Amino acid sequence: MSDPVTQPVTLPVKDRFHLPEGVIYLDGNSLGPLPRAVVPHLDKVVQEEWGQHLIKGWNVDDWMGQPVRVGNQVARLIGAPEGSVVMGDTLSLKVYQALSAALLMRPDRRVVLSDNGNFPSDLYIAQGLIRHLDRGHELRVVDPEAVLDAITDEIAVVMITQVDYRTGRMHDMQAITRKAHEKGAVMIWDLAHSAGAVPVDLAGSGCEFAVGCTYKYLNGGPGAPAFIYIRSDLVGQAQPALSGWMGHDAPFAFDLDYRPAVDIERMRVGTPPVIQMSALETAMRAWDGIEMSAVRDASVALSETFIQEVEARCPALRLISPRNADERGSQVSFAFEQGYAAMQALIARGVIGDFRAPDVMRFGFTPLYIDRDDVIAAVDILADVIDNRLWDRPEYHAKGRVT
Ligand SMILES: Cc1ncc(COP(=O)(O)O)c(C=O)c1O
Ligand SMILES: Nc1c(O)cccc1C(=O)C[C@H](N)C(=O)O
Repeated sequence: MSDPVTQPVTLPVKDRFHLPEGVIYLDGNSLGPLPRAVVPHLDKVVQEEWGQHLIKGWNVDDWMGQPVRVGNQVARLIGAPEGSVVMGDTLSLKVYQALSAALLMRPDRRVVLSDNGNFPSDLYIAQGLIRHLDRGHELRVVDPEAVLDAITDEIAVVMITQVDYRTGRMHDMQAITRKAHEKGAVMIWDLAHSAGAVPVDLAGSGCEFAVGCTYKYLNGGPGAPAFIYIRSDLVGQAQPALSGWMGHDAPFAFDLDYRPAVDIERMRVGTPPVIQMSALETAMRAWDGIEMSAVRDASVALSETFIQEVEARCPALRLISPRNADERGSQVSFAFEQGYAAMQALIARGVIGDFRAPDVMRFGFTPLYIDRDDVIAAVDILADVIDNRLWDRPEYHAKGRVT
């Protein structure tokens, strides 16, 4: 485990982000802040590319190449080779694509294995797909700690989100993938809470598929497109269930029959969201010169400092994230009975984290724009909220926020 005192806790890129005055933003694990360069770039995209170039933009501005081009930017941060990642759609759709293709690769097996720390949308997608297939598949959901033992030779697909959205608990990607392969299952990783948060070695893990979103740690903005990865040697075997024209081998041949692209572009579906994708493409420049190992060191140092300070100063809060940093992603969660109201009181004082039912206060540590001073200042405010029961005001108890 890293020593929080000696590790570097600041990366020299905070200036690349716009953060509102007076805000300490500890919610980049849900929605990343605005990278400054996005504003002038979107202005150019709208005024010049759309406004002046009109439909020529597909060629002169290479809007058509964006899903693969941006996929390559993401690939660098998740240990994936060039050409193995493509962008588009929402993460829920990417889960559908990966799971449907994976099930076709194991036609004789009927069980999809996941865990109850997974984000519900992934489980809902699996339930919907299984119902739709109507071929007797079962979604088996176990405790996160039980996943390894639950991988048996009945399992067709193991589908796991690496970092638990509530607790920050992180699965061992290498060990689970190895076991899945020993038992003949296909492995899908959801990297929603990993990409840009922790070093990921997709190619080294050997997993068949991975998916993830880009509005959290990759700062692509609300509704930013998701990504899907396919192991390079398997691209030709992955049959797209969402066989839209942009995934066709020759979209502009307008054939009446679908023929998937020979490469990762077969996981494209329809017209890409150019403006949102342009925001993401520019947001990814905030990673220029940054290595994930440095991000991880800083994230661990910040998280450890936060845990030490909160435990020393707010004993009413109970750590529910793993204490061992090696088993955590880049967020820290504490349980507190009045967590909802306490989070509202914190937000009112400029410290933005979030809350997950029934009592979880979540704090994300994103060292591209959060430093040690922010962490200490956030704990000062948190201690004030708890010590002085600042949460005990009717307006902080009124439920209504969706996030
Ligand atoms: C692990 C995971 N899967 C799926 C989703 C849903 O993603 P989307 O709303 O982009 O489909 C999220 C976040 O919202 C998530 O964290
Ligand atoms: N994607 C979100 C949205 O569209 C609205 C509100 C929140 C989100 C989230 O990303 C939630 C997030 N996956 C979580 O970890 O809880």
